[in-house]
Amino acid sequence: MSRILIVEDEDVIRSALRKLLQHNQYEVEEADSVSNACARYELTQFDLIITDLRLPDEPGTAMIRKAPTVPVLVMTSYASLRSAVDSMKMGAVDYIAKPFDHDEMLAAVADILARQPTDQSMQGEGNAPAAGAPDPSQIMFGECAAMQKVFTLIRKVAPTDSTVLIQGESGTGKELAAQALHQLSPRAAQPIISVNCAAIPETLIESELFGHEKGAFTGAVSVRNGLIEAADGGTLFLDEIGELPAEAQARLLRVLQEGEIRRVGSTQSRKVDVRMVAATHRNLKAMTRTGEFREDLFYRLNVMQIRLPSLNERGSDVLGLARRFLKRLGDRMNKPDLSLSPDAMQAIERHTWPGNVRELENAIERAVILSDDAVVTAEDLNLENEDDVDVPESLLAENRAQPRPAVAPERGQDLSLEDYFQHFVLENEEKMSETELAQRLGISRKSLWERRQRLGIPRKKGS
Ligand SMILES: Nc1ncnc2c1ncn2[C@@H]1O[C@H](COP(=O)(O)OP(=O)(O)OP(=O)(O)O)[C@@H](O)[C@H]1O
Repeated sequence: MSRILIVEDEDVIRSALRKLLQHNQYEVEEADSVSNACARYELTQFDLIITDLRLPDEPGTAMIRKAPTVPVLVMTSYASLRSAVDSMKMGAVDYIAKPFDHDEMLAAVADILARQPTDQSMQGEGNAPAAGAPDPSQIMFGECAAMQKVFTLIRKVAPTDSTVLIQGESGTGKELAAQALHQLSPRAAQPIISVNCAAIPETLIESELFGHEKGAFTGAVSVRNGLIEAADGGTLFLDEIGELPAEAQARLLRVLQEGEIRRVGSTQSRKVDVRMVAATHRNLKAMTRTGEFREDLFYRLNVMQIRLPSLNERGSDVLGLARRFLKRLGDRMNKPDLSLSPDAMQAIERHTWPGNVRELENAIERAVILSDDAVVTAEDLNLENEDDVDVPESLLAENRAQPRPAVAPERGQDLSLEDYFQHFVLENEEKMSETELAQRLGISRKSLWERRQRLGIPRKKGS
């Protein structure tokens, strides 16, 4: 069982996080400051340290120095995203912005633990690379021809500085592919900064990406570096690039053309050395025809294109992935040696997986929790009735092959979660910001955005 140390001075957050992790079969210890953590525990015995950034004595980033062999996940408020980026530069493995939803935290924890060198669970027999040499197959699984083509492209493109556009439906592994491109590149020792263009408020995106001068706008009380500068020497991953507003598109084009950025409110440019990787589930080319996306930017980004196949194009990989998730999640939840019954395998092969690999991962997690013995059955997977279960919204794709009705048929008078969500958003979107809406719904801004896309109620421009 993985051991996690939480360092957080706010009792409520610390105990909620402890319960969440314990509920998910992790062994958890806690401390309210860096000095207490060091005094009470042998830090090397932990598999992961989750720390708040602001603590009463030393900042949470001190844990990176004090436990150099243990991965440190930093929690920060959205307002201090910059310090999160700095924490990454200091060696934190990841950061998570508060308020985070449970799924987001669990996914980050699982991801970090899976990346540990001792965990070979995602490597398939015959799919492992030569020892020591980084390979895409160490980072993501794929044995089918379509994924082998993706890996070949990644191997070829990664060592170059070319801009890459990754396309694929939601949950197909675009972010993992970006990680692979970075880790296989000569920039691997430098940071990769991931920005979800859809999750940052439109009014803030330019200053977040490009930085701003003091007094550039109300609230710009001091000079701030942008995320592009933070990625200097490394890779900038722009997820959901199709959501970038027009003005930011123009600025980004300049960065790509001239290798220079200009902070908001500044007349001076500065050189940056950043490799850009962008991803989208949308058809950017079609968006250029409707004027939603700049054509010149599209061509600049589309130097190399990697298309991730949807899960139902991957043949027997679906079972290969299911087995690997079963092993990893089973180990994590203290249920080792789980296997799939024949009817579970059939159900997995028959399902259309509109939410792709993410949906499969979540379905297996649910089944591991529900299974009573060593064999996971089709009933544990419950794929036929998926719409009736409390499924995390992040699990469902925006662009399904066959859209499902928002209200499941014959569900009686009860409001489904989706109905509730839709009512709540439509009733409150005029008076609340996206951040407030997300907070009231108890989900992340990214989840709010994803659900809006899926339910066909996108955010109105300028709100
Ligand atoms: N080939 C793969 N092997 C192992 N895990 C994978 C693979 N592809 C995706 N996953 C897992 O599926 C989940 C979704 O992947 P990821 O976030 O990279 O998808 P995405 O295409 O970027 O999604 P979105 O468009 O919604 O941001 C993650 O937990 C990731 O680790």
